[in-house]
Amino acid sequence: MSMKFPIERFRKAATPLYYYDMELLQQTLDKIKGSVSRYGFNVHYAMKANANPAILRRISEAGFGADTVSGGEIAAAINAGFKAEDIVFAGVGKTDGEILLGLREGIGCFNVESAQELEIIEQLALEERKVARVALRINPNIDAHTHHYITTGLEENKFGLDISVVPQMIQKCMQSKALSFVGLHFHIGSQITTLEPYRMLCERINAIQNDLEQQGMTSIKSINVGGGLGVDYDDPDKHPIADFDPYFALFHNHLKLRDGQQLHFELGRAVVAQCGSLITRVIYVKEGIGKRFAIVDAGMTDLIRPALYQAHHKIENLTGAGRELRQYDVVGPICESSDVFGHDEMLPEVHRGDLIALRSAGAYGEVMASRYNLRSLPGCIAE
Ligand SMILES: Cc1ncc(COP(=O)(O)O)c(C=O)c1O
Ligand SMILES: N[C@@H](CCCC[NH3+])C(=O)O
Repeated sequence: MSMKFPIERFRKAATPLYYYDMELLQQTLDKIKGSVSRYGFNVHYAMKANANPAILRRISEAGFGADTVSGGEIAAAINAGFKAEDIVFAGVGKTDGEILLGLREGIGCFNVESAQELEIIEQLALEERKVARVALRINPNIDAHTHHYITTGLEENKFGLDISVVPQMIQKCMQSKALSFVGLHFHIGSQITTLEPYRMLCERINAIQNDLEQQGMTSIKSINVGGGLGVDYDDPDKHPIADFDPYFALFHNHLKLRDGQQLHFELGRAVVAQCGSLITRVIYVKEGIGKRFAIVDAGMTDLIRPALYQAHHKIENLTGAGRELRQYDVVGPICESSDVFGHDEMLPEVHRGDLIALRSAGAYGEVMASRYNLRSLPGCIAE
C-alpha cells in the first residue's frame, strides 16, 4: 500500500517541496526507542541527514542526542532543544571557531580525528579554562560494501585515526588537565544493507579493547559505533521502518562491552529517509527520439542523490490513477545531463500539471539542496 499523501494540499502549494509524514517519523522514533531501551543503548541522531527544524524538534522531543559535524549543526541542535551534553561533534576539519563554540556550549564530546586536532582542542580548552570531553575516532579498515563515495571506514578514507597512534593519544588525554578521555568512536559508512560489516566491526572493537587493556588503558567509558544502517529504496511501502531489532541485537550479542560501558549509535538515514518525499510537478511531456521525457520542476538541486551516487528513488505519479502505464525518462530542468531521476520508468500516463513523488527522500535530500542555476530552495510541508 502506498503512503497516504495530502494531494489536495500539494495541488495548492508551490513545488518542488519536501513532504514529511510526521506520523511515520514518530512511529520510527518509537520503534528505535523500544528497541534500544531493551539493551540500555543510546542514539545520537546524525543530523547531517536532515536538519529541517520540524524534524529536529520532533527528534529532540523523543529524547535522542545529536551527532553534529559543524558549528552550524551544533547551533541548530541547540535551537531545536537538544541538550548540549547530548551533542557529539565529529568531522576531520573542525575549525578553531567551531571548537570554541563546542567548548562554550559545553557539548558532550568531540570525536577527534587527528593528533593535530587533539592538540588544538587542548590548547583552546586551556585558553577557555574548560575541560573538553573527547573520544578518539578510529578507522577500523572495514569494507561496508556500499557506494564508493559513502564508505568511510577504509584506510584509504580520510576519516578517523590509525590504531597505532591511539595509545599515545589516550595517554595525552590522561596527562592533560584540559582533556577528558571518554571513549572510542567508529563509523564505517552509510546505506549498509547487510549486518555482516557490523559483525566485523564488533570483532574489530573487541580486539582493540583487549589490546588497549593489555597496555593498561581501562578507562573507556563509551563506545560509539556510528550509523550507516540502510533503508529499502526499492520498496519503501514494504519497509517504511528499517529493521532495527536485528541491528541492535547484533551489537548486544557480538560486542563485548565492559561493566558500566555505554554504547552509542549515530543513525541518520534509517531515522528519516522513509518519512520524506520530494513532491514535484510535471512541467512538460516531451517526445524524444525513441524516448518520452517527463520534465518536472524538481532537479538535482533539490535532490542530488541520483546525480551524485547513481541512486534511485521510487517515482510515483500521484495524480495519474486509472491511466494506462507508459514509459518515461523523468528529468529535471537543470543544465546538466546527470539531472535525471529515472530512466524508462513505467508510470500512469503523465500529463502536464501531474504531481510526482520521489520517495525515500527524507535523508540527504532537503539538506543537500543547492541554489545552482540560481534556483529557489525547495519548500516543505511537515504534518
Ligand atoms: C560520523 C558519522 N556518523 C553518523 C553518520 C550517519 O550515517 P547514516 O545516515 O548512514 O546513518 C555519518 C554519515 O555517514 C557519519 O559520518
Ligand atoms: N549523503 C550521502 C550519505 C553520506 C553520509 C555522510 N557521511 C547519501 O545521500 O547517501
